[in-house]
Amino acid sequence: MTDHMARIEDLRIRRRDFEIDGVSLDIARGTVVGLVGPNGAGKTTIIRALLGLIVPDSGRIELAGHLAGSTEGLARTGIVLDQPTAAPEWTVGSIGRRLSPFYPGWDQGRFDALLARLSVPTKRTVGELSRGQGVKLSLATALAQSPELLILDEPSSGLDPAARREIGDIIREFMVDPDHAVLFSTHITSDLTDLADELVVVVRGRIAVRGALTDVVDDFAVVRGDGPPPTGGVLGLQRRGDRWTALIRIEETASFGREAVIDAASVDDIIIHLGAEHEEVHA
Ligand SMILES: Nc1ncnc2c1ncn2[C@@H]1O[C@H](COP(=O)(O)OP(=O)(O)OP(=O)(O)O)[C@@H](O)[C@H]1O
Repeated sequence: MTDHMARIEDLRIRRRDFEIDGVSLDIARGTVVGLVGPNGAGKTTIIRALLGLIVPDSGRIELAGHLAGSTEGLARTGIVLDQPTAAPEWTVGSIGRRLSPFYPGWDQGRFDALLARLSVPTKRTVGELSRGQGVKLSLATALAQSPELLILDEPSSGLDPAARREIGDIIREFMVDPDHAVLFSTHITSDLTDLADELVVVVRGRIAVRGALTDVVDDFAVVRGDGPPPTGGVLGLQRRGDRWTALIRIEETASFGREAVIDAASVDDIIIHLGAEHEEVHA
C-alpha cells in the first residue's frame, strides 16, 4: 500500500486564457487537504484532472496507486460535487438498488443511515431535491461506496450552518481510519478549521502556498495603512480609496516600523491578497 492516496506531478493544462502551470500535490493517507483559492484559480480543473475527466497537456497523476481515470483508482474514490451525480428522475430511495451493482464496496446500511442523519427525503426524486439536499445525497452516495479517498469540490456553498457542521463531523468519522484521505475544495474557509491538516492555496493556476494549516496561518501577517503603500516585502495588496492592506511574511514585520498596524492573517486574508492583481505588488 502506498503512503499517499493521490499524487499529482508537474501538472500542466493549457486553455485559451488560463493555464495550470506545473502543479504538484501529494495527498497522504491520514490527511485532510483543504484546497482553496479565488474564483477561477484552477481548483476544479485540478480535481477534474485527478479524476481523469480532463487529459492534461503534461504531468503524471496517480489516484489510489493507479493512473488517473483508471477504474481501479476511481473505485476507491468517493466524489462529492456541488450537484448530485444521480439521474434526476430516480427516487432517492431507489439509488442503492440502482448503483450497488457498480460498486463492489457498496454499503446499503451506511447509505440509509447517512440519508436519515442528513434528513434527505427518500421518497423524492433527485430532481426534486434542494441544492443542499443534493449535496447531502452526493456525500451519502460517495461514502456508501466505502472509498479510501473522498474528494469534495465546493460542497459547502448550498449548505446551512448545521449541515456544514454535520458534514465536518462525518468527514472526521471517515478519517478515523488512518488509511483514508480527503481533498476538500471550499470557499468557506472556516469549514477547514479543526478539519484540514494541510492547506493548499491555488492562485492563477499555480500553488501559491502550501503547508500545515496552522503553520500557513502563522507564516503571514496583514499590515494596514493609508497613503502611499509599501512595496518591499509585500506579497499582495488590497486598496480601498486611500487605505490599503498588505500581506507580508511574518518575518518582515519588524521592517514596517512601530507605527504600522499589523494583524494576524486569516486564510481569507491570504487568499484575498495573493489573488489581488496590483501593479505595486512585488512577490
Ligand atoms: N472547458 C473549459 N474551457 C476553457 N476554459 C475553462 C474550461 N473550464 C474552466 N476553464 C477556465 O479555467 C479557469 C479555472 O477554472 P476552475 O473551474 O478550475 O476554477 P476554480 O478555482 O474551481 O474556480 P471557482 O472557485 O470559481 O469554482 C477559469 O478561468 C475558467 O474559466
